[in-house]
Amino acid sequence: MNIAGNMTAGTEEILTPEALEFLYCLHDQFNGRRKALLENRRHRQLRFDAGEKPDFLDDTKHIREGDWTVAPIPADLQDRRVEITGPVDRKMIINALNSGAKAFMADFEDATSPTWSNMIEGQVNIKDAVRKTIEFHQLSNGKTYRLNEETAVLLVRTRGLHLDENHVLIDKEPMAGAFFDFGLYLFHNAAALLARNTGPYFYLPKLESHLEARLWNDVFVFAQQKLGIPNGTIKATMLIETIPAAFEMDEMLYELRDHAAGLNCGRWDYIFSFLKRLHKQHDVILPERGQVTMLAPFMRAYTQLCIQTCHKRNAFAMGGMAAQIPIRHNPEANEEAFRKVAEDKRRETLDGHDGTWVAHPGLVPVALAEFDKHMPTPNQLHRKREDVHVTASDLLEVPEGSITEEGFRMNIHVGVQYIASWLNGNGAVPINHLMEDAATAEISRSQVWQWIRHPEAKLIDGREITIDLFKTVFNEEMENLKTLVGEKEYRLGHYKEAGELFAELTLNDEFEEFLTIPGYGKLQ
Ligand SMILES: CC(=O)SCCNC(=O)CCNC(=O)[C@H](O)C(C)(C)COP(=O)(O)OP(=O)(O)OC[C@H]1O[C@@H](n2cnc3c(N)ncnc32)[C@H](O)[C@@H]1OP(=O)(O)O
Ligand SMILES: O=CC(=O)O
Ligand SMILES: [Mg+2]
Repeated sequence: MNIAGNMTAGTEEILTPEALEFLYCLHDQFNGRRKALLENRRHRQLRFDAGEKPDFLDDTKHIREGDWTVAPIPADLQDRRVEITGPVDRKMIINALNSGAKAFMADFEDATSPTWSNMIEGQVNIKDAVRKTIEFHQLSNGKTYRLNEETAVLLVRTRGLHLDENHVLIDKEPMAGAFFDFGLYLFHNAAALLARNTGPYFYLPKLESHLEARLWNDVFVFAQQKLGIPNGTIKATMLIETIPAAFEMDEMLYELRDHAAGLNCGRWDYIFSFLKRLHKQHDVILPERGQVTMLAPFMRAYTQLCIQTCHKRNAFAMGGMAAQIPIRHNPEANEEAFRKVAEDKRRETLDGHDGTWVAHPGLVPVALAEFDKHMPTPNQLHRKREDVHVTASDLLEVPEGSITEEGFRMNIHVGVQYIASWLNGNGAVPINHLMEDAATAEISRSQVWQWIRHPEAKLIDGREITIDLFKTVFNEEMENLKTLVGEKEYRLGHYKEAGELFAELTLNDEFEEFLTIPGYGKLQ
């Protein structure tokens, strides 16, 4: 085992010989299966490229129709009405745990750029958070941050199965980022969590099939056995944020039934996955990003099916993230942003979701108000939503809408800006008063890729969206960014590299699976 990352602060505390041995075992047992499952994704993509549409599986019909439920879910996860999410930054962890939300998802994924120091410091930070010793002193305002007496329940989201951790090589092969994040959090904290009457709770991102859920279940069983903790102690909430997963929700819960705490509607990656998996299909052109809302029929179909599926199995159906964040110094715009968040949360609670996500502490009261008003019980498992009837074609219904030049420009502008921030080690940023993270940036770059290739995609004024138009607008937007941030920040802030990556992703005829894969090569 070779640690190629430098000995950043906290490395010795986290990468102890015992922890490394545990990581080694996880890799040894499961990396081959992980790689085979990633290969399955590639094969399935070839079928989608040939025109196949996702559909419910024939050979798992008995599971969808069977009468089973997930194992009981622990007391401290029964009421998850508002969960705050955020990167594994020290101050933000403290602020999130103190925010008044019921739970906090510490995110090694969409909201975090996977630099080695972010990954190691993140582990140190959550370890201190579990033990309630976490503190942060901010020099700029002289403020010391500490945890309140009462804090949110901690959940950890690992990286997706597709990302390697290049700083840990085992037999010259990088280990999976997902197993690195999972293994270290579990190894260092399982006992401390159980001693505090909580448990090792995870969010699992970007899963595409029940076989991937089965892999995680086997990882959990193995890890619990190795650490001597009872089977079923780990609880995981799987994100339904890929289009193939929407067709396997029952099966995924079934595979993980001893460890499942629910499903979450990860709307941003879901839209990205819809674009990605069906990128060759000419009848699947989405309107510009701002028009693909939760009210689009295909998004309604997916969230309602998720609620129905979860409640049938006694698992929680979590809502997703509204992109609006507080807008300081502009009360009117702030009020409008809060109104949109409240509306989103009201729809979720009325539909039957058991809780939701917010991106900012300022939004906790907004979401709480809606859930408190419309959900007097800790959750809505009793609402079985037997009235919901969702078919495969409902899940695949392409929404109506248009593409404006502004929307086209915005995708380029926001995409490049986000990638620059990510290359600087910051995975969640406010742009134009909206939260941007890896999932939203993926939508931006995918839309541009698709529009310049499909003659069916036209600007609302009738112009074709050609490669030449992209090149012109791209150059203009790079100049606009230079003006916006200034020459120095443009140079030091990785804007040029971000632009190069965006253009590379767009102009490459092969649709890149994730922007973070080539991006990771540039992070070192
Ligand atoms: C698609 C998905 O996967 S969604 C889930 C993943 N995405 C996320 O988790 C995004 C989380 N949100 C964030 O990272 C941030 O809120 C951003 C980047 C969107 C906005 O950040 P900023 O503009 O810096 O926020 P702002 O300046 O208003 O912050 C005010 C205070 O709130 C804190 N804060 C903001 N967001 C969070 C958060 N999510 N968790 C904890 N604290 C937060 C800041 O640390 C700051 O604290 P301070 O006053 O003590 O200094
Ligand atoms: O992870 C959440 C999403 O919306 O993507
Ligand atoms: Mg996501």
